[in-house]
Amino acid sequence: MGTETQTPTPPLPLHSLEVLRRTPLNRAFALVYACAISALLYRHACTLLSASATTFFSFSLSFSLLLSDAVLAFMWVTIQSFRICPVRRSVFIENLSRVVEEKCFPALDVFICTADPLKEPPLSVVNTALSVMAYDYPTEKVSVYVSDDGGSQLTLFAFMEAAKFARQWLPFCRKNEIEERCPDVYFGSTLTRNCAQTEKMKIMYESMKEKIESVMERGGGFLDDLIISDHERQAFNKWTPGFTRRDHPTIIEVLLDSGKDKDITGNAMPNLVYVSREKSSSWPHHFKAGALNVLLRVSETMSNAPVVLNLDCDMYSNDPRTPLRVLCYLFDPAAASKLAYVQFPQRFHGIDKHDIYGNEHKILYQLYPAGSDAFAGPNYVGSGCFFRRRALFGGPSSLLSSRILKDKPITSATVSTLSRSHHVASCTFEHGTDWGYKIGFRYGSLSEDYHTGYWLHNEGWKSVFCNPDRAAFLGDTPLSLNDALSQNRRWCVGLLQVAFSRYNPITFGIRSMGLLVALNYAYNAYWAIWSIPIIIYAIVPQLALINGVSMFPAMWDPWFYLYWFLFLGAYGQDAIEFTLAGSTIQRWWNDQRMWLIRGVSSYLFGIAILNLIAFVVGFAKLISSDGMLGQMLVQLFISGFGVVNSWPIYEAIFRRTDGGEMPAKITTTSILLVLVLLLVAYIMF
Ligand SMILES: O=c1ccn([C@@H]2O[C@H](COP(=O)(O)OP(=O)(O)O[C@H]3O[C@H](CO)[C@@H](O)[C@H](O)[C@H]3O)[C@@H](O)[C@H]2O)c(=O)[nH]1
Ligand SMILES: [Mn+2]
Repeated sequence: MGTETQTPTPPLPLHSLEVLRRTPLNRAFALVYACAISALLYRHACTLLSASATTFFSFSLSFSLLLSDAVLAFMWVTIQSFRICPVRRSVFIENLSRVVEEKCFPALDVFICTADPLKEPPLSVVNTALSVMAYDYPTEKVSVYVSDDGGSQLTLFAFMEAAKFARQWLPFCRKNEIEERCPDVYFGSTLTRNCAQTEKMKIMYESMKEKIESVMERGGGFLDDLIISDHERQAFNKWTPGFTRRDHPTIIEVLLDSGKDKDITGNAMPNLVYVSREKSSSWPHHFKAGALNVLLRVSETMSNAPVVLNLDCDMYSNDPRTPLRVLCYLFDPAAASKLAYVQFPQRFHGIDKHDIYGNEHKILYQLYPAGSDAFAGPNYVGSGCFFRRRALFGGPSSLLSSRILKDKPITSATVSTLSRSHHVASCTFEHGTDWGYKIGFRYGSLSEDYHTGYWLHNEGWKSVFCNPDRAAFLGDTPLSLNDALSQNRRWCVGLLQVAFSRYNPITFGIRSMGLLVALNYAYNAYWAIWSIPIIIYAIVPQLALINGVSMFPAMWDPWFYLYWFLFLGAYGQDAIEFTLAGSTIQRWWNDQRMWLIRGVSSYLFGIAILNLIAFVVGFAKLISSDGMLGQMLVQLFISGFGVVNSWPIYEAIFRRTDGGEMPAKITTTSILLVLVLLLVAYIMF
C-alpha cells in the first residue's frame, strides 16, 4: 500500500497479541501423551511380529489396529501444532484516528459470489451487499462487485432494486447509528425502534422484497411491467434466446457509480457493479476461484482498491466497524510488510441450541486458527477475508508491475473502461497466463480457499486471525444431515487433491514453510484419513465381539489402562478446549459425534446399524457367559460408544417423519450390506 511508507511509528498500539495461559500445560500434556502413543504403537508392532499373528486372519486383525492407531497418532501430531502456542489478539480501533486520517484510508473492493438464484435467493444476496455498502467507512472508497455465476436476470433485477433502496438505507443507518446493517435482520429483530421513520423504511424494504419475490415466482420471464427505464431494459436485452447459465456473453452493469450517484441526503454512494462473466461449455470456468479471478481483473479496470474483501453470498456483515479492525493491522508498519490477509472466522446464525449436526465447526473455524496465529497465521476459509490485492500477485519480495498499486476512482465507467472489463471477463482471457497457478485465487482443488491460503503461505506471506466477540459476519450453514455431509465430502475431495499433489504439506510444505506451519496445513489436508481408524474401529471390534474373539487387553492387564488414558486424555482435552472457547458440553458432544459420523458416512450409513447389532448380541453373550465381561470390556465399550453416537442416524431411520428422514433405499441397502459383512466375519472368525 502506498501509504505505508508515510505512516509514522504508532504512538499507541493498534493491536496486541497474548499467549494463552494454558500453553505450558498443553506442552507438558503433549509430552506425556506422546510417550503413551509410542508405547501403544510399540505394543502393536510386537503383537504383529509375535507368534500370535501367525495366521493371515490374526495378522490382518493386528495390522488393522496398528494402521488405525498410526493414523490417529499422525493426526494427533498435526493437532499439536495448534496447541503448542495458542494466542488471542485484540485491536484498538480507538487509537486508529491518532495514527491515520480518514482521508488516507485505503479503498476497499468487496467481492460477493453467487452461483444459483434458486439455491441462493437473490433477496439474501442483496442483503449481504447492503450490509457491506453500509459499512462505517468513507462511502466513496467502497466498491461492491457481485459475481453472478448463475447468469440470472433475477439476480440482476434484485440488484437494480437494491441500488435504489440503498440510497435510503445507507443514510438511515448512519443517522440512527444502527448496528444491524443487514436490512432483513434489522427489520426481523425485536429491537427495532418504533418510530415513523423506521416504519417508513420498513415499508420500503417490504416493497422491494415483494417485487423481488414476485419476479422469482414468475421465473424472471416477464419483467416488462416492472422495468421503468430504457437503460434497465437494455441490460435485460442481453438475455437472448440462446442464453444459458453455461453459455452466455459477459454482462457487466455499473448499478451505482460513486462519482455520480448520491443518496437522498446528497452524500456519495459506494460503487455497485454486477458482473456475470462469459461462460462457454468449451472452456473451464474453475468454479468460485475462476469467478473471483474475474472480479480481481474487472475491479482492477475500475476501482483497483488495494484491499479486497471476499464474501460468500450468504454471509452478511454483522458489524459496521469491521474494516477499521483490519486497518489496525494494515497501518502497523511492522506487521504489514508481509501481511497477505486478515481472516475473520465463519460464524453462523440459525444453528439450534445444541448444534446437533456440529455445523458450527468451532474447532475448524475458531479454535485451530487461533492456534496457528502465533506462526504464519490462519488458513483462508473462503469468506470473511480481507486481502491485500498485492498478495495475490506474487510473493512479498517479488517485483510487480506498477498497475497493481494504484487505486483510482471508478470515473463513470467510460466506454473504454467497460470494453476493457468485458475483455478481462471473457472465458478465453486466462488461456496461457499465470492466472490460477501463480497469481490470483488458485485452481486445481475443489477447496480453492484452502489451496490459495496454502500457496500464499508457501510464498512467504503471513496472515492474521481476527475473532471479535461480536461476530464480524454471520452466514448460513447446512441445516440437514444430508447437506452437512455432502458439504463435508466436497471439502474432503478438495483437500485430498492437495494432499496427494506434488506440493503436499509434508514433502513440500515442511521445506518451504517450516515444520509447524506445514503441520497446520497437514491437519486439514489429511482430514479424510480420519475415516480409516473410525471405520476400522467401527467394524472390526464389533464383528469380533459378535463372534466372541477378544482383541484388546483384558481388564486386569496393565495395557488396559493405557487404552483408557489415551481415550480419556484425547477426549478430555478436546472437551476442555471447546468449553473454554465459550461453548457448551452438549455442543462439544454433538461436534465429536459428527466427527465420527463424517468419518464413516462418506462410505456407508450401514455401519451405524452394525454397531447396534454388535452391542445387543455382544451384551447378551457376555451376560450369559461369566468371566468374559472383563476380557471384552474395551470392545463392548467401543460398540456401545458407537451406538450412542449413531443416535441421530437411528433417529433419521426410525423416528423422523418431518422430511429429514433417511431414504428407505439407503436403509435397505445398508442392512443388506451389514448382513453380508456379518456372514463374511462369521466364516472368518
Ligand atoms: O461455480 C461456483 C460455485 C460456487 N460459487 C460461490 O461460492 C460460494 C461458496 O460455495 P458453496 O456452495 O456455498 O460452498 P460451501 O461449502 O458452503 O462453502 C465453503 O467451502 C468453500 C470451498 O469448498 C469455500 O469457498 C466457502 O467460502 C466456504 O464457505 C457461494 O457464494 C457460491 O455462490 C461460485 O461463485 N461459483
Ligand atoms: Mn455456503
